[in-house]
Amino acid sequence: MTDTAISLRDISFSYKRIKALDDLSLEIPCGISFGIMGPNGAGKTTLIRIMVGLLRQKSGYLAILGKEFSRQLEYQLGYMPQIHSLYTELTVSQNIDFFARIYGLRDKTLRKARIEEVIRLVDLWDRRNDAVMNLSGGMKQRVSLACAIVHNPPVIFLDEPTVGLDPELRCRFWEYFKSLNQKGVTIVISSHTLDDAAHCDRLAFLREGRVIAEGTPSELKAATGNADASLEDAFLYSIRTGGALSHE
Ligand SMILES: Nc1ncnc2c1ncn2[C@@H]1O[C@H](COP(=O)(O)OP(=O)(O)OP(=O)(O)O)[C@@H](O)[C@H]1O
Repeated sequence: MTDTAISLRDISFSYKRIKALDDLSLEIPCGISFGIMGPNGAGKTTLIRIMVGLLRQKSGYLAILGKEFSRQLEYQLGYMPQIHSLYTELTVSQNIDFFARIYGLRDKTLRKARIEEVIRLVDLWDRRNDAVMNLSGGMKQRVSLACAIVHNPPVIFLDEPTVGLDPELRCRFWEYFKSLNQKGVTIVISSHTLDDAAHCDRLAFLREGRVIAEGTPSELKAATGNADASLEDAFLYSIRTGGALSHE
């Protein structure tokens, strides 16, 4: 058993001439919410797609739960992409059932019970038989989350999961993420909202494919030397100083 959920060492990735990740290294401990923060184009989605095995790094080393990437490992990962990958003509239940089968929940009774559980969790029980195309944007986000967690994965990747959610729903998502952390589940979340950052146990600030600072929200704020600093100040400070806190 390892205390490190994810190790990334010197990861680089380019899309033809665009260098999206540049010798990026990170250690993500188990059982926490880890935020990957950064402006548009910083490399957040690329990094998540590498961690879930959808892209292969050009160089560097990646291990999840102490193992290098394999098909077997995929069943232990949950992934909520930035752009929904739902079948809009299928119902809420049918979509979640589809993902449950892909993730290997073969026992029909157990699968049915788990699908019911996650539908209730995302508060869509009354809409379970509606086609996804007839749901609001926030409801689709909730279905997408349910699909990512239906197989009870120990590591979950969420790419901008709170975009477009109203404040109450955003709060509910975070309550749920925290309850998963308490059960030992590791959550890696990408975002550019500082509201999400404040909920994370640790953060990495990314810029131009590099980690420019990494630490707890308090450490990152304290690094500015200003007792009243916000996370926004901390991010701007790390940009100016080139990331004094990263890999200390
Ligand atoms: N399929 C692609 N083909 C070519 N370039 C790409 C592709 N996907 C991303 N990029 C480029 O790679 C860089 C990193 O993009 P990425 O989507 O990882 O950033 P991001 O931090 O997730 O951005 P955002 O916050 O806007 O979602 C950007 O310069 C982007 O234009």
